[in-house]
Amino acid sequence: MHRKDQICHDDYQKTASWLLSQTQHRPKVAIICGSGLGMLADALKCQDSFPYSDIPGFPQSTVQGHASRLVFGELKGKTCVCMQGRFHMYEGHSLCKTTFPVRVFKLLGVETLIVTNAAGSLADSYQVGDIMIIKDHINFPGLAGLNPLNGPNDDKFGPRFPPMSGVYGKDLQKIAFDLCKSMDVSQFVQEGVYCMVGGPNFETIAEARLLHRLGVDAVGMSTAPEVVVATQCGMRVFGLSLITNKVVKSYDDTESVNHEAVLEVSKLRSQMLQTLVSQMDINNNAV
Ligand SMILES: O=P(O)(O)O[C@H]1O[C@H](CO)[C@@H](O)[C@H]1O
Ligand SMILES: Nc1nc2[nH]cnc2c(=O)[nH]1
Repeated sequence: MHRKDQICHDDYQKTASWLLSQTQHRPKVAIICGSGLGMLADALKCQDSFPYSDIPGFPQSTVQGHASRLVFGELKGKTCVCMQGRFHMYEGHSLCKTTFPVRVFKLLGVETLIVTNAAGSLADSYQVGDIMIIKDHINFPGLAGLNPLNGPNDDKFGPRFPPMSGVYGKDLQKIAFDLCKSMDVSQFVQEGVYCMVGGPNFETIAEARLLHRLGVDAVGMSTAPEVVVATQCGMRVFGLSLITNKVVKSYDDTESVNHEAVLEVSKLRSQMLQTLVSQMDINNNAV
């Protein structure tokens, strides 16, 4: 029996079949664009694009900086599908809804998921504008029982108890590092742990200090549920956080963050992120 907000295999399949009937593209790579990072999709050649409102079963994005379009196209010889706009738990979507596209991508034949996000830094050495290659995540809502895999398990998508160690593929991280070196941008590139919190408010100073002590390098309000669902169904995952602000950790600090500032930094750095993602040789399996 399914709960009201449960989504069954047929629902994912209906959306996937509709998309396959509308485009000739057969993507192997999916890219999820974070806040203000939608221009990553602009690099795709031979585009077919669909507003989320036209796609049967697709949720709608309600956040400024998320355009609500699914774009198919070619990137460096790879067929990709790119979400210009993701869904967040704080928008009121169930976690099954926020991650709905990931399972649809699986049914389209996608093997690799690239997630991007805007995030605040806790690590003292990070600067605004840095790019963090995600080496692991802490899924706070997940640890508290808010997990997209809750409910009856659909074995067609993967096991009931999927392991989450080694989620972010080392091979893809190495490819990204090497590419950053060759692009001469290594000085802006970090490697660290992303933490998802529920939001939508930004952190209090006490919360920021807690996250810092826990070893979190960057914090945001997305990504982990998408990565959990992708990992369960066997996709390779690569993640990038754009550091849009430093999280305030001192009571003496008078600065405070806002979404407009996050979007402003995303705009400034999205070109570098686009070059990085579009040049990545996903098919290169060298570790
Ligand atoms: O994670 P993405 O979608 O990049 O967005 C980040 O930016 C927004 C806050 O400015 C939050 O939604 C946070 O999660
Ligand atoms: N939670 C959280 N999400 C963000 N997204 C962008 N910056 C931040 C931040 O400082 N905190």
